[in-house]
Amino acid sequence: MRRILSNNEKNINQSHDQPALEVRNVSKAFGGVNAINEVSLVVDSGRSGVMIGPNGAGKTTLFNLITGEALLDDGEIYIFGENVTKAPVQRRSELGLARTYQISNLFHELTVEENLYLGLKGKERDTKRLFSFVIPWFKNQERIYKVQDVAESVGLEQKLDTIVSNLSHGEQRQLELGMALAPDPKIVLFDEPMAGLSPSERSFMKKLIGRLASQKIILAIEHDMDFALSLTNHVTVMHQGAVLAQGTPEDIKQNEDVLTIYKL
Ligand SMILES: Nc1ncnc2c1ncn2[C@@H]1O[C@H](COP(=O)(O)OP(=O)(O)OP(=O)(O)O)[C@@H](O)[C@H]1O
Repeated sequence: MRRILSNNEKNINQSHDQPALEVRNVSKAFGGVNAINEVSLVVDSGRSGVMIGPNGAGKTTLFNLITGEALLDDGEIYIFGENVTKAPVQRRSELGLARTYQISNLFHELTVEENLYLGLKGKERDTKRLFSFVIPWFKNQERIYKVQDVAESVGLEQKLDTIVSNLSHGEQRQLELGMALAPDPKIVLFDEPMAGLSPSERSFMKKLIGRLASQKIILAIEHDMDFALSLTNHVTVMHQGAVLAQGTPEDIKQNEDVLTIYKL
């Protein structure tokens, strides 16, 4: 396999002095609901984190604020030291941020290969749809290799010509991962990557994400507690829009507040 991740590994090492991601006292309300209330979070360069918490804790909203898909009411967000609080989605992805979604973000009528070209382009969804018409002109040898590498890295190298709607649910989730990885991001936010997968698909996805965690800076929202706590040493627990606890998996397993909300 060609080494698509080498630039990224280099970048991670180069940026050790700055946190990869910093969320400072961020708040966001929807009408009367305080979805996020003065949340602070640091993801250092060269390491990954995982975020757990019950339904409605504010995890996806926090992801939307980090990517710029939703605007915060208060606080600041930094990516590799750059203040991106008011920056558009595109600037944040130029700095190396990518994400996956709970709800499928794929183009179901296009092939795996075409979707990956759109991922490579790294634009917002509406722009991508327009861009799909010019894929034949966008292709060059370097991009063809790149798409093949990404497909291989998510286990879809045999499915490049398959129309997405003919993929299994697990393969679609793998492709979503590939879409996020295509622009060679430095930080990847995973929103419940295991949701809806069968046991065998889960085990494949766990291996994929486990491998990625050693190559990229990952922040994952995950409900599978065992997997979440095995992924990284840095765990954040959210509850009712706030950070309830932060620490190692051992700290979290023994934290009384966490045990209470999970009724363990
Ligand atoms: N666009 C929106 N409009 C109104 N309320 C919203 C919106 N998005 C989120 N909320 C509310 O904000 C709170 C946090 O929701 P969020 O989806 O971020 O939680 P979550 O921790 O990701 O939950 P889950 O694990 O179920 O995905 C919830 O009370 C939710 O109803």
